[in-house]
Amino acid sequence: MKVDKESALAGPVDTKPIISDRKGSLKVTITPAQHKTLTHLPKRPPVDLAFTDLTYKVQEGRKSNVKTILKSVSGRLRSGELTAIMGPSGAGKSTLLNILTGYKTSGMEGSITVNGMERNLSSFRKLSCYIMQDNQLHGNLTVEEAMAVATSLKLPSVTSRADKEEVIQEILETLGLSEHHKTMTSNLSGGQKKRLSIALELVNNPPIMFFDEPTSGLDSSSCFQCISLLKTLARGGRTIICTIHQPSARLFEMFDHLYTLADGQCVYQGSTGRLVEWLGSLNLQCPSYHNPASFIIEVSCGEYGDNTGKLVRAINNGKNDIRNGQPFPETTPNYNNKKDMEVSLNAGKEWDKNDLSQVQEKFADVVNGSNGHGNLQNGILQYAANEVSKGEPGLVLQMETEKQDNAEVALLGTDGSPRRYATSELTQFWVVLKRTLLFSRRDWTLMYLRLFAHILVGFLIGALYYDIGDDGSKVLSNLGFLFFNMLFLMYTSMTITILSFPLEMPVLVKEHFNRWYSLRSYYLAITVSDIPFQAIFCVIYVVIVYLLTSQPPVWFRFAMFLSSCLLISFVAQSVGLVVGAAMNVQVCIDIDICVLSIIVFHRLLHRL
Ligand SMILES: Nc1ncnc2c1ncn2[C@@H]1O[C@H](COP(=O)(O)OP(=O)(O)OP(=O)(O)O)[C@@H](O)[C@H]1O
Repeated sequence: MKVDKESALAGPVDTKPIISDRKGSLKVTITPAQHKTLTHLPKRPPVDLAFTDLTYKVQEGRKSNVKTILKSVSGRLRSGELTAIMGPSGAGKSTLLNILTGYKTSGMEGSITVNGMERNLSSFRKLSCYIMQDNQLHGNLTVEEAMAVATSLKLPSVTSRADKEEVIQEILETLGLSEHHKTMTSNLSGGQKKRLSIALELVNNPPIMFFDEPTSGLDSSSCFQCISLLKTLARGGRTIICTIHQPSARLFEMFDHLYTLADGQCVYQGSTGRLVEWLGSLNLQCPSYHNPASFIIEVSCGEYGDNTGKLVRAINNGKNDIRNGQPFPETTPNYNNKKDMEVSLNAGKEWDKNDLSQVQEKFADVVNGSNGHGNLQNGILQYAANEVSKGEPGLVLQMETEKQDNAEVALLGTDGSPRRYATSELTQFWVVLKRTLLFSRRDWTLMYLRLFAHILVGFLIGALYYDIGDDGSKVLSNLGFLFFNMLFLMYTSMTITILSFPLEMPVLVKEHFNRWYSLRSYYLAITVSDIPFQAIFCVIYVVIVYLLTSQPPVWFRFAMFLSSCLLISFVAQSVGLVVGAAMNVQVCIDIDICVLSIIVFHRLLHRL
């Protein structure tokens, strides 16, 4: 496995106060904790994500009724930074996150770039992970087992077992879960579940991680731990983006970058530390001892008057970025024409990686010298030409090359291969099959119920059509028996999948979206895993009804009857999956009741 010894994940620094003397002077010693490092993760490029003039529209009701949720917002999310997307409820935070992750694609206009190149969604999804609000975990696995599944699916098959185990151990230790490695995920606390969700996705070291409300449902201490962890991940060079409602002042300070939305527009983009100063410069004074996070939300909600327009203009709907150590941008940029503005923005994308201020200083002279009207494009070109003519690879070219490399890696995917998934479909099938069989082994309740239903209905139908098989005058009864038989087998097979699959869907969506496995592998695995059970239940049922209804004791006839019953139940199971995937549990239950009503109705008709 390709490992990056330098991709260190610096752990949070623990401070340990030691009180030496209760009566006399208090002596406090602060002992920094050992820095935790993740040394076994695959090497990944840093990823900067930028979006320009992003608009998202949805159609409501009639065709003409179009609602604009995001209104031409722009922004830039850098590697090595922890970014918070904030805003009042309904401002469009989740929508923006869903678009940036690639979870929503239709109805979107504008451009999204990865390291300066147009985003290739398929490759981007290999580079990123999306951790949704409700921890979508399988409750029937231990922490260790869940991690083993993740490593088997997310690391290339060539990775040795020992390497995988080291990755698991290292991540669990770093995330403080090693003590709980034998605990069932359903028994973990909310904070531990959140950490496990992160641990599962960290396995392939995605350089860009999205979190939807990572602190929801956590107490203040767990919130702090969670954000500390995200900050630590960001410090390791990753781009960490999360939506958050209203963090406490303590949590707010931990974010490097803030992107605030109000009514689908950007009202602030920049470092959290400069928010109050920036708002002050726009005559919006944050009261002393007031949480800046609450203040910007209150301002966005209109509690201090209608300032949204002013803020949006000042920040140029996300095109301006308030960076530490840099002067505030002009509130109304005065570009010569649209092209100049685009060049200026693109220049910002390329230049302000780490030390933009230095670079800006360097070429400011050239810009002014070459074109008194501030045409940045000429300035940049001239600066680059000067650097090249000096015989040195200039900073521009160096950075371009570095970006280019990253962009190439971004296009190829995580491990430099253009493949969609880290493992082959056969491996995916095998891992998901083993996991599904483990679930069945852990929870026999459903199996017992299915067995009981097949035996009970077998005896009921047997009693209803008792001894009809040999009687030539009861051909119609035989026909009824066959029809009822088919309905029952269809009903039981469909019901199981219709009712259980919607519960599984959120985990499937998360895992498939995060490129753990293909839908084909998943479908094959869960279908194959149920075949033996369905076959056994079907055989038991068929033996009961065949004997009770006195069908001809000929092996060939029995085999034909059994085969058709097996086929009916397998087909019904697939239909159940389709219905379960397409509809929610409520609709599924309604469909189930409809099928049951048809059976009862048929019986009544038959009796009449
Ligand atoms: N498919 C849709 N059809 C109609 N309106 C939608 C759709 N999706 C989102 N919206 C609307 O877009 C707005 C933004 O929704 P979004 O979920 O992004 O808000 P949010 O900022 O995440 O809110 P919250 O903090 O309450 O979760 C809301 O007014 C919502 O009703």
